[in-house]
Order: sequence, then C-alpha cells, then structure tokens
Amino acid sequence: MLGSSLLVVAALAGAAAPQPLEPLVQVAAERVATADQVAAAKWGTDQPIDDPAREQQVLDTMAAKATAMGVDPELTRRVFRDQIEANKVVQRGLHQYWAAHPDEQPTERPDLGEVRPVIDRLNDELLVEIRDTADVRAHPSCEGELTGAFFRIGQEMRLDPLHQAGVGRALPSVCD
Ligand SMILES: C=C(O[C@@H]1C=C(C(=O)O)C=C[C@H]1O)C(=O)O
Repeated sequence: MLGSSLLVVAALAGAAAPQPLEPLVQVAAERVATADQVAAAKWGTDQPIDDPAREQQVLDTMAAKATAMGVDPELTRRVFRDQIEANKVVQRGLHQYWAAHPDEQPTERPDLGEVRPVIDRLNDELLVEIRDTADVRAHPSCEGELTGAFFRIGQEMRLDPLHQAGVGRALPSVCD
C-alpha cells in the first residue's frame, strides 16, 4: 500500500507541469522560422523586406477573425504587429549576413506565393492560442511563464541567436 502510494507520488513528481504558454511560443517561433524562406524569396530581387499592403491585409484579416471568435481585435492587432516586426528582424539579419558572407547566400529562390499560405496557417494557429490562453495571459505570473516558455522553446528548437532575438521580438504583447 505504502509502496504503491510512493510510486504515484514519484510519477506525479516526474510528470512535467503543464506549461500553458509553450504552444503559443512554439507557433510564434515557427512563424519566425518562415523568415528564412521569405528572406531567400526576396534576396537578389527588388522586392523590399517591408510590404505594407501585405502587413495591413494580415492585420485586418486577423482582427476580423478575432472578432468572430470572441477575441479582442485590438489585442490581436498588437500581437500580430509584433509577429510582423519579428519576421522582419530575422529577414534583415539574414540579408546583412548574406551580404557579408557571399558563400552562404541562398542558391535557390523560394516562391513567396508558396510561403505566404504557410504564414496564413500559422496566423490562424496563433489566434487559437491567443484565445485559449486568455486566463494565463491575464494572470500576474504571465511574464514569468512567458520567459520560461521562451527559453525552453529556444532550446528545444535549437534556435540561433538571430532567431531567438526574433522570437523575443514576437512576444511583448502576449501578457495583458
Ligand atoms: C513575411 C513577409 O515580410 C514582411 C513581414 C510580414 C509578416 O510577417 O506577415 C508581412 C509583410 C512584410 O512586411 C512577407 O512579405 O510576406
């Protein structure tokens, strides 16, 4: 009897505590990772990193979807503004790196028209996470949870410093 209780306690102690913001940070990191493809699509073309029309479309689309899902559209705009800035941090970093290291420039040019639907899908996933984390985002422990998730996901995905910086830029509006 005592033995089996101890086993239960040991199992509970070993089980990872739920980390409610990790899925959100994971999606943000996957979105940041798309910057590699976007940067390669634009490299060597006259297509600028900043595309204000596309940004407006992302913000308006996600705000409308948020409203339909009962999520605050202004919060949604802030969070997605940060995702966009984060993506551009990584694109700029890569363009600077490639300019300085010609050997490492991309040898193929992805089609931006194929990358953007991937970003659209991640946008939808992120909005679901925003909706599903309302309680933890409003809690005083949010910043601590977020910092922990930021470092764990960075390690799990083996992010390099540029991408880790990108994910950091994606997160300031997450906690209420
Ligand atoms: C990712 C792109 O580059 C920039 C970043 C965007 C984003 O993160 O959604 C949107 C437009 C561009 O300013 C892109 O052009 O699609």
